[in-house]
Amino acid sequence: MTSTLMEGFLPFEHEPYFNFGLDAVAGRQRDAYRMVREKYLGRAFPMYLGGKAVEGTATFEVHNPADTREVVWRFPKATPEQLEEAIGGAKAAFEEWRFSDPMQRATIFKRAADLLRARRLEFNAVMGLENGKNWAEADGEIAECVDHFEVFAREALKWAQGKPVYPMPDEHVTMVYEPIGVVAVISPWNFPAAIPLGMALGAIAAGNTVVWKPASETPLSSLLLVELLYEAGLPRNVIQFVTGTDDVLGDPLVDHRDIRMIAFTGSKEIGCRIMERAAKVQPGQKWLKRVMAEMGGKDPTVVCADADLDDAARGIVQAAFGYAGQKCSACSRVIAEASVYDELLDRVVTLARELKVGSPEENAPLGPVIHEGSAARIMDYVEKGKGTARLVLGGERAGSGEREGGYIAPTIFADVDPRDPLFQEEIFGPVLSFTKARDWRHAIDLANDSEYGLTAAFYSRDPQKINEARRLIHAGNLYVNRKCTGALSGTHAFGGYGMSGTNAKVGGPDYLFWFLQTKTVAQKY
Ligand SMILES: NC(=O)c1ccc[n+]([C@@H]2O[C@H](COP(=O)([O-])OP(=O)(O)OC[C@H]3O[C@@H](n4cnc5c(N)ncnc54)[C@H](O)[C@@H]3O)[C@@H](O)[C@H]2O)c1
Ligand SMILES: N[C@@H](CCC=O)C(=O)O
Repeated sequence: MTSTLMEGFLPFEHEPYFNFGLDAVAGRQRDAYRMVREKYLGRAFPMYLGGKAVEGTATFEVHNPADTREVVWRFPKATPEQLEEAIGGAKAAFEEWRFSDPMQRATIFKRAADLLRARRLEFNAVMGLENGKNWAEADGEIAECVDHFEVFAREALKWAQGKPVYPMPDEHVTMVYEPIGVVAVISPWNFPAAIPLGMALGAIAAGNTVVWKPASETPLSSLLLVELLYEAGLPRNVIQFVTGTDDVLGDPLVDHRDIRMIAFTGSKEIGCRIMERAAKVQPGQKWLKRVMAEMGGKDPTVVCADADLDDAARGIVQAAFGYAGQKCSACSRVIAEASVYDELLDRVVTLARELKVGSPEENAPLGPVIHEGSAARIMDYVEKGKGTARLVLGGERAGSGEREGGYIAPTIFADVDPRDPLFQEEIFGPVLSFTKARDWRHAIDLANDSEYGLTAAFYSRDPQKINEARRLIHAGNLYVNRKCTGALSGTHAFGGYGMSGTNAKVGGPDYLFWFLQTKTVAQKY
């Protein structure tokens, strides 16, 4: 039955991006910004508890990174009692949702995909105003959300079929997958739509319920998706949406005995903390908590002497400076063979120098980092780097007219020692390091000289070298002759090795297994 229904879907196709090079499309994006400013600016938004919109007595402000003096909207600060209500609501809703028809789940996701298609430019503008993505970066993420809806619709049906086992002559044996309970979804600000959506859809597609806690820098990108799911027919209790401060929604949410699983994406520091705290069995807790923790990266691009250097330079610049380097997948280390090192460095510097710094709302190629705290942390790396490596570009704050924001010039250091923090630590900003390798094998060793293992790119035309790279590079996502950012849901299952996390592989064919438990039923004939 289910497989027939699945066959009823049209073949999956990735959502195409908007072409903002066309005046008409660019005009529509500008209109969407105007509309979002008129419709949302200055508003106080609610949380959703027990299916009801709840205003907070205390609220916090969300600032526009392009000019941090501008408060774009406000959200409630949940109280401990409201967190309790959210978890209780999700627990109660699980008793019904766990038995919901997978086809119902798939249908809701398909409807949500259509609703989102019609509002993509609006969602792009909301994201631009709260996390500083330019048009193309925001569009890439919202298109990924449409893909997630389509992919998870299919995954819900696929996993509902169970799996065949080897038969017995005198028993009927089945193996089926069942949901596990209440999943806490905790997400970062840099992908405020696609990342929490991926985790939440994984949970819901499997029949679980969700307490969704967005990053406080970017709650509206998340809230609009929750409301879209409600509009598509999701019973409102299935997602509880809570906003507020980490003292109320961090440890207390993770520690709560009624939470069955924590699906987290964010920093290594918080991911490790969650892993440790979730290991403790709380009084009255009847399971071992499951933790998905997808964390940071220090992603290398290896360039061999035989590579197409123009192609490599373009890929490096896009992956290092797209969204000001604030992606877990961003290229932050280039490791090039000595014979092409200087030439590649020249080409990368030339391209990076052309990047105009400015406002994401006006679609500048290089926007601000998320806030002043982040800018100060990044500049600390840069100042220290000036004493340990050769600065070849940038190395300073950049102006953007009258605006006040975390604008930083694209920065490149050459001759970075592998023991340098520039080479080892996640900086999460527009800062790129170049390191020279003796030969391509040495370059692979250097690429692997990291506690992280999220993405990597490898440029060569030689099939033997490519083969070795495929075998040896320690990364969850290895890209050959292309940039190391831009995984597509359904195709590039995403998640890293080592301290990049639990390798959950969102958007991949095994992802739903994270949210399920397996039941074998053997019935004697
Ligand atoms: N591997 C991936 O797929 C991936 C994707 C995007 C971002 N990231 C990583 O995320 C980081 C940037 O995001 P960030 O600054 O928002 O990360 P962060 O770890 O500071 O925060 C992430 C989330 O955790 C919450 N949080 C804070 N303290 C908590 C606690 N004690 N318990 C539970 N939750 C708590 C925050 O409020 C936020 O919602 C980078 O390291 C980046 O590499 C990883
Ligand atoms: N999935 C995104 C990265 C998300 C992390 O920040 C990419 O593939 O570039």
